[in-house]
Amino acid sequence: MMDSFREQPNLPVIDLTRKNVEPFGSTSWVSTRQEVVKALEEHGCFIAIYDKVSVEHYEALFNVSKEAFGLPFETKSLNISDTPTFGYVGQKPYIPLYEALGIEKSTTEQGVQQFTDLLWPSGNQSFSKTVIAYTKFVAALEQMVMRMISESYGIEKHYEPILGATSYLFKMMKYRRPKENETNFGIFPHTDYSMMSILQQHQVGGVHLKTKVGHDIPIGALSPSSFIVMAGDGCMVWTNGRIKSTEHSVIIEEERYSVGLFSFIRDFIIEVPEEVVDDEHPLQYKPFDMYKFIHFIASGYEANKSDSHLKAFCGL
Ligand SMILES: O=C(O)CCC(=O)C(=O)O
Ligand SMILES: [Fe+2]
Repeated sequence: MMDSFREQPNLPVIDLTRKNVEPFGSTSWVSTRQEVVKALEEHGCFIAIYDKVSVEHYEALFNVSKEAFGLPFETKSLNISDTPTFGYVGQKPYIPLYEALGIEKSTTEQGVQQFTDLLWPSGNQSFSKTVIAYTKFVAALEQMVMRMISESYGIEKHYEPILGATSYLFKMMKYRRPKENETNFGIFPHTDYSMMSILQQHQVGGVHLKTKVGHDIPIGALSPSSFIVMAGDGCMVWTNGRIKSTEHSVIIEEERYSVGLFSFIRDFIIEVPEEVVDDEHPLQYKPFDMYKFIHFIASGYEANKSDSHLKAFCGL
C-alpha cells in the first residue's frame, strides 16, 4: 500500500557535452565522472545529454529506420544472426507489438554495408551513411562511460582488453499500437545482457525503469540530445555487482520507434578485477563468457532478473 505513495525519484540527468568532459582528466571530467558512477551505483542508469548527434541526424535516423520497417516481412526476415535475438524479430505471439532489426559490428563500414546490401540489393547510401555516423557517435559515448567506471574503480588496465573485444549491436525497434484487449507491454520487464545499452526513443516515451532507488520510473519523451544509458548484465559481472543491470520494460500507448546501441564483449572471458573485491564486496561471479550467457538465456532459462539469471549462470 505504502509503496504506491512513495515519492518516485527522477533519474539523474548528466551533461556529457564537451564543456563538462574535456579535456580528459580535468576537474570537470573528474566531477562528471563522480556523478556518472554515483548514478550507475544507485540506479544502474541515467540520462546523458550528449550533443554529437544533431536534431537533423536524429530525424534522419528515424526516417531510415521507418523505411527499413516498411519493407516486406520476407525482406526483413533476411536479417538473421547466429546469436539469438540479434537479427530480425517480429510477429511473435508473446510480444505482438514488437518488431526489431539488428545490425552486428555496427560501428564498422562492413557490418552496416552487409545489412544494407541484404535489405536493399540495389543500394541505399543514405541508410548506411546515417547509421554508421550515428553508431560511431554513440559508441564514443559508451566508451566515455566505460572509461569513467574503470577510472573510478582503478581498473583501467582491465578495461583495455575489454575495449579491444567490444562489438556494437545496433537495434532499431518498432512497436505498433495495441488493439483492444491486447497487452500494452511492448517488452516485458528484463535486464539487457549487454555491457552497456544506450537508447533513444523517437518523440514519445514508453521505457519504464525499475531501480534500487525507484520502483517505477517512467521515461517520457526526451529531447534529441538525450540518451538513456543503462548498465547491462556484463557490467554487473565486471563490477562485481557494484553496478547492477537495470530492469526495464516498454509500455505502448501509440506507435513507437526507438533505437539502441548495445556493447558486447566477444571472444573474451570477463573476469572480476581484484580491485573491486574486498570484505564488503566478496567475489560474486566466475569468469564470464557473454555469448555463452546469451545462448544460456535463449535456451529457455526463464528468469528476467539479473540477480537470479547471473547467479544461475556464473554465480559463486
Ligand atoms: O524500445 C526500447 O526503448 C527498449 C528496447 C529494449 O529494452 C531492448 O531492446 O532490450
Ligand atoms: Fe532492454
